[in-house]
Amino acid sequence: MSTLSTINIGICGLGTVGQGVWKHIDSNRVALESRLGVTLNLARASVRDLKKKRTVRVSAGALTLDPLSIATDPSIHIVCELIGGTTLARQVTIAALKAGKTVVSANKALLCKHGPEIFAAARKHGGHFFFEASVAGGIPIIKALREGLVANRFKLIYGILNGTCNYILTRMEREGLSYPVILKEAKELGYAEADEALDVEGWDTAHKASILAFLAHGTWVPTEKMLVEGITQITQADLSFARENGYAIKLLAVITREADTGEVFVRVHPTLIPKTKVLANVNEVYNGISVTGDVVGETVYIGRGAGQDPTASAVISDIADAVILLNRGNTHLPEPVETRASLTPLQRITGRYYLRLEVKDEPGVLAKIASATAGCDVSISSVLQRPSETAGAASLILTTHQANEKAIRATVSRLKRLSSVLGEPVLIRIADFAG
Ligand SMILES: NC(=O)C1=CN([C@@H]2O[C@H](COP(=O)(O)OP(=O)(O)OC[C@H]3O[C@@H](n4cnc5c(N)ncnc54)[C@H](O)[C@@H]3O)[C@@H](O)[C@H]2O)C=CC1
Ligand SMILES: N[C@@H](CC=O)C(=O)O
Ligand code: NA
Repeated sequence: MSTLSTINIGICGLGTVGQGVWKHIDSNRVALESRLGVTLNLARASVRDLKKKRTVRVSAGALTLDPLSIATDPSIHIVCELIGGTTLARQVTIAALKAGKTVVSANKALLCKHGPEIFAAARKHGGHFFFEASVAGGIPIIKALREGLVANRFKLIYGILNGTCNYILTRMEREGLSYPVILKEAKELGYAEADEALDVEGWDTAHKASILAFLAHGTWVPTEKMLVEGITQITQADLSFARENGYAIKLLAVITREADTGEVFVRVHPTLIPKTKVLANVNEVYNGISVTGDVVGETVYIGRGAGQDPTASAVISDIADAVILLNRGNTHLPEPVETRASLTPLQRITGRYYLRLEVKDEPGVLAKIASATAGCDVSISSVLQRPSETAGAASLILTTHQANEKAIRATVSRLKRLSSVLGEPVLIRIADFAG
C-alpha cells in the first residue's frame, strides 16, 4: 500500500467552524504534521460569497462557489462538510462518499436524518465518514463510545448536549435576563445554529441524542419517536424555584435501554437536577455527558460544546484519524451493528414532575386542580403559591410523586381545559434518574 506524503483537504462551508478548522490547522501545523507524518494541504474551500471578509487567509484560487466540485475533485483526499442543513450538505456528502473519499462532518441534523444512507454509501464505495464534531463539540464523546467503551452495554446516557441552551439558562439564572436577549449573544459568539429554533426548541439536542443512541444501541431513533421539549417556556419563576430548592435547570437528553426487554427510549426536556450532581454545575457553553456502561460503571465528560475553537478541535481530530486510515490502511474502527430496537412505551417512562400553572386567584381552584391530577392517577407531593405578574391571577407550582409520562401528559391536557387555568402549564421533569 502506497502512503501519501501530502494530504489534500477540501473545506465545504467556510463559516464559524470552517474558518476555525482552517485557522487551527495553520497555527498548529508543525505539531500536527510531525504527529501524523504528512503535509496537510488546505487545498480548496467552498463559500457562498467570494468577496466576503474572513478571519483566515485563503488564496483566491482556492475558493469556489461550488462545494460539489470539491466533493468530486480527484485530487482531494478529505472533504469536510461544514455547510450545515440537510439538502446541499447531503448532496456534497453522498457525492464525496460515492467518489470513495473520506468525509468529515459536524452536521448532526444531516446524520440524524440520513445516517443509514450515509453509512451505506461509505461502505459501498470504500469511503469513510467521521463525525466527532457532531455531538458535544470538543468533547471526544464519539471516540469514547465507539472505542474507549467498546466493552460495554449502556443502560443510561444523559447529558447537556446543546451549548446555546446551556449558555442561555446559565445567564438567565445568574443575571435575571430573558432568553431572547441572551440568544442574540449566543448567535454572535457562533454557538447557535443558523436556524436558532433548532437549539431552543430542543431539536439540535434531539439530533445529537439520536447519534448517541445509534452508537450505543445500533438503532436509529427518529426525532418523531422521541419526546422533545425545548427551553422557550422556562422563566425566572422556574429558575427561582430551582435555586431555592437546591436544583439547577438544564436541557437534558436522556437515552435509556431496558436490560430485560432491550427497549430504548430517547427524550429531550428541561430537567431539574439536584445541585449535588456534577451536571447541575456544568455551565455556560459547556456540555456534560454521563455514560453508564455495564462494565465500566458511570463515566462523565465535560467540555465546551459549541463555538469555533472546540468544534474545530473535534473536526481536526477526525482529519487526523482520516489521515491514519488513508496511510495505514483500514484500521476498522468498531462500528455499531444496525438493529431495530423497540421503543419503551410511555407508561414505563416514569419520574417526578414539576408543574407551574397560572391560575385565577379565586376560591376552589386548588380543589379543581387536585381533582384533575387525581383523575389521571398523578399524586401531588407539594404545592406552592406565588404572586403572578397578571392581575387577578396566581402562580401555582406543584411537584408530583412518581408518575408515568402517559399520566402526566393526560394531566396537563386536563388542566389546560379547566377554566381556572390560564395559559400553557409549564412541565419540567425532576431528575431522579441522575445517579
Ligand atoms: N457553530 C458551532 O458551534 C457548531 C456547529 N456545528 C455544525 O457545523 C456546521 C457548520 O456550522 P457553522 O460553521 O456554525 O455555520 P455557519 O453558518 O457559520 O457556516 C456555514 C457556511 O456554509 C456556507 N454555505 C451555506 N450555503 C452554501 C452554499 N450553497 N455553497 C457554499 N457554501 C455555503 C455559508 O456561507 C457559511 O459560511 C453545521 O452543520 C453546524 O450544525 C457543529 C458543532 C458546533
Ligand atoms: N448550536 C449548537 C452547536 C454545536 O453543536 C449548540 O449550541 O450546541
Ligand atoms: Na464531540
